[in-house]
Order: sequence, then structure tokens, then C-alpha cells
Amino acid sequence: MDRIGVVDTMFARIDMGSIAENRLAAMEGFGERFEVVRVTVPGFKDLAVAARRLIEKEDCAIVIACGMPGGAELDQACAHEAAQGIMLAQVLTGTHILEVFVHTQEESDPVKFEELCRNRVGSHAVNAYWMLYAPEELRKRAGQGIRQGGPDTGPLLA
Ligand SMILES: Cc1nc2c(=O)[nH]c(=O)nc-2n(C[C@H](O)[C@H](O)[C@H](O)CO)c1C
Repeated sequence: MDRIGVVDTMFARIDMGSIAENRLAAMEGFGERFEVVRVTVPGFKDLAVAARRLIEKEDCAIVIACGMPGGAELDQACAHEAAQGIMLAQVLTGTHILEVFVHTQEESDPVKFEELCRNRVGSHAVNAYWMLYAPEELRKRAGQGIRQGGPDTGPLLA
């Protein structure tokens, strides 16, 4: 059976890993064609190694890496470093790791923030599934200004 990896953090203030897991569990073939392997790490700087291990030791075909950068300048700097680590893990493994970061300052209203987070994580879980099993779904949306977590922007010249 194929494996899709999900890694999330304790630092996040929303259970991002469960959102991804539940979205994947609703997709066709769950439990038959693929299963989900989940790991939780302390914070976003720990995501890259965890994702690499999911690929190399747990045989995951793709990984969704969920993190929530805090609002401080230090958090933003660290988020950039964490993102570079995830990029490196992708290149080293030759396997996609979808970086799903929801930045605390993207939305100040907690209810809207939660909605944004659910939407982004859920959409990327579907993207991961499509990348593995239905790349034509991505192809037909090429150049459409698709966004995860907010309204789509649409093509430049509609
Ligand atoms: C400054 C900082 N900010 C964040 C953050 O905004 N979000 C997050 O998930 N984790 C943060 N961390 C923790 C680091 O990512 C990491 O978990 C620790 O440095 C231990 O490796 C740190 C150290």
C-alpha cells in the first residue's frame, strides 16, 4: 500500500495534522490504495528531518509538512530557515514535501484564522493526493490563480 506522510508541530495552535489526516481519510482509496503515516515534532525547524525520515525510512511517496509561524520577527526569520530546510529535504530525497505554513499574522480574528488554516491544510492534502493519483486535476487548474486558504485570484486576463 502507498503511504502519504503528515508531519505537524506542537507549536501550532490548531491541530493541523488531524485536519490533513481527516481530509485524506475522506479521499477515494484510503485504507486500500494508500494509508497515512503521521508524526508530530516540537516546532517548524524540526519538520524537514521528520519529513525526510518519513520518505526514506517510512517509504512515504509524498509528505505534507504543517507549521504555524508565530507573529514575532524572530518567528518569521526562523520560518524562512525552516522553509529552506524543507526545500533541502525535497531536493535530497527527490520527493515532494508540501510546505503548509499558516502565519499567525495572516488573520487576527481567531475564528477566521481557524477557517483559513482548515482551508489551507485541507486543500494541500487534496493537492498531495492529486499529485500522486490525479495529476490531471492540477493540470486543468494551471494558471488559474488558485490559492489555498483564501479566495482564488483567478487568471490575470480573465
Ligand atoms: C522562534 C521559534 N518560532 C517558532 C515558530 O514560530 N513556530 C514553530 O513551529 N516553532 C518555532 N520555534 C521552534 C523551532 O521550530 C524548533 O522546534 C526548536 O528550535 C527545536 O528544534 C522557534 C524557536
